[in-house]
Amino acid sequence: MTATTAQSASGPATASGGAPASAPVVAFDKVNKSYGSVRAVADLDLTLHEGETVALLGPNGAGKSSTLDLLLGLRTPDSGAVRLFGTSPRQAIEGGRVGAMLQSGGLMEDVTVQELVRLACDLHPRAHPVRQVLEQAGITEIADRKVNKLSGGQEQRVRFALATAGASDLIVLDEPTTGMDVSSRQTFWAAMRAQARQGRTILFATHYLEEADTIADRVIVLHRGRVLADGSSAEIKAMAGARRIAFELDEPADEAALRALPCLTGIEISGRTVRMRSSDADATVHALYGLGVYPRGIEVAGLGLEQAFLAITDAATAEEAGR
Ligand SMILES: Nc1ncnc2c1ncn2[C@@H]1O[C@H](COP(=O)(O)OP(=O)(O)OP(=O)(O)O)[C@@H](O)[C@H]1O
Repeated sequence: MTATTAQSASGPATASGGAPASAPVVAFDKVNKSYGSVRAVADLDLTLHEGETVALLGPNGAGKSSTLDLLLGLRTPDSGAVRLFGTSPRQAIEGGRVGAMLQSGGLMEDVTVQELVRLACDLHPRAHPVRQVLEQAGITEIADRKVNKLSGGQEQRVRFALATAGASDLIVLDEPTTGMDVSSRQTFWAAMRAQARQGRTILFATHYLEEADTIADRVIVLHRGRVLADGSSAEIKAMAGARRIAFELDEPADEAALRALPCLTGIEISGRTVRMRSSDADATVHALYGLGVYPRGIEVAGLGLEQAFLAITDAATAEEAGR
């Protein structure tokens, strides 16, 4: 990464504003961004490679949108450098290498869907035919409708069409499925998968953890502008280093004894039903039997991505509070 960053600092290496083929798709090098006293992005290092589908997760205010804005050159870092394909975000965008779908960003209102998509195609150096863009985004049927008459979910599809108007190498999506119903979401992700199969790099911020789990081959968890975890969904679950234990007791639980079990990182007792989170399920279950109780239907399982996400971000919050 250091080599390509140094190389690209001297400017575009090809006529199209490109850079050496070896440059990472995205490279954040110690990037900082604050708004007044709020540090939105803190010493962020991030490298994305060609063909990856990456989910950006994080609680509200973690810095996801700020990171995407910096990536797209919509905001300037206070310090550090952002490079796309070894060039500046602006060069990459002007070269048609990036398609983006942002959270808000008003759409032109007094035009039809088709007119708006045609405009995006006209502006893209490597545009697809308008009909194909409409079709891929599932908006052929509403092509003649005025943009200001669309529902929230339809607007999102139009934004998706604008992001995929041409053969961009990187597609950036900020919470793309917000406002979409279940079937629109499925259609949307099917279209996104088709883009990924064509070798495009996809980066999307989301609050829907099941989307990250099923769509992304890499998950990055942000917290207070820093990367807390970075790996495959399975690796993130393992990183949380915890297992779920659930069982029923014959008699109402002795809460104090259960809460004192070793390696517990969380416990929920509801009558005779007990659910726990443990950093060492073997040790916890062994000690549980030592209490002389008879747990029925005992289940030990790994955490889902959502629970792993909560475990990781809760632990970071607790650590910060304890400092
Ligand atoms: N224009 C701004 N002015 C002041 N503070 C801002 C601005 N934009 C973002 N922030 C603050 O920066 C931090 C990061 O915000 P950001 O929108 O990047 O987070 P996010 O992870 O996208 O959040 P969400 O999931 O809620 O969309 C938050 O504390 C937010 O309040």
